Amino acid sequence: MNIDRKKALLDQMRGGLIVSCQTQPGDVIHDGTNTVVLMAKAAEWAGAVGIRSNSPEQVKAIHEAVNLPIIGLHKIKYDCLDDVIMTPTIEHAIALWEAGARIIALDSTQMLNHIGKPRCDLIPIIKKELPEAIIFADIDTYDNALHAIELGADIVAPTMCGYTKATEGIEPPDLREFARMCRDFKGRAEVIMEGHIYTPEDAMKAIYLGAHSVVVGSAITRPQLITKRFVDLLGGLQDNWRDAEKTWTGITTNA
Ligand SMILES: CC(=O)N[C@H](C=O)[C@@H](O)[C@H](O)[C@H](O)COP(=O)(O)O
Repeated sequence: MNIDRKKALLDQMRGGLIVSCQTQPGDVIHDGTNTVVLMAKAAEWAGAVGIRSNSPEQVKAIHEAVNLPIIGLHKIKYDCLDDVIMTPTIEHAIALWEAGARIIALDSTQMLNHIGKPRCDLIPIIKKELPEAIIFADIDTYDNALHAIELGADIVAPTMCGYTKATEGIEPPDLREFARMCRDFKGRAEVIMEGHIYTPEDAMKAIYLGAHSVVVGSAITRPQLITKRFVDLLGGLQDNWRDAEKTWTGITTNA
């Protein structure tokens, strides 16, 4: 992809919804690639402009089934680290590209990787080894977004906000910081909203603030979490109801 083709692909997705279709071993709905392919087909049917997908296996299956650009990442857990790294090495990036992802997403924070180097250091390596790929930097803070752009990222998104030490205690989405990124990075990189978007109205707010597009995952493709949100809320009400009932019937602990 030359620069014009990259720009055309990004323009084609502008203003739209990207659906993250991911399942991992251990998820109640994980079954290899069948579920994610069905979710991606549903997203395409509904008018999404792109898919975000984890692992070359799921990227390849989705690429064969739907006609939408794919943002590929590969979550890897190393024994020496507590957390999972999204696309830690150039080999992972190449495998995603070969599976059909034209946009490669990676952890672009300054946290250290499995060999003790800042994770964002992979950006220039991808740029050199996969010059055709569009680089999607998953960042946590404004400063790390800026750093990722300086290293050559085409896209930045606050995917990691709330998941790193630097953003501990922040309740994402941090729309104020997001607006600052959209304003300051205009013309240098695309800014995509990703992480903790639960309603169409929140997605719309991000677009009004200047987002190129919006990635939504859990609110669409994790039925177990959607269900849990209902159950937890009703569970709280059930407790209140039981307490109230005890008071009405006089069966309180003090009665
Ligand atoms: C932090 C991390 O590992 N994020 C992952 C990135 O691919 C996914 O698990 C998220 O679902 C995705 O970012 C979309 O976010 P949300 O599910 O909040 O809409």
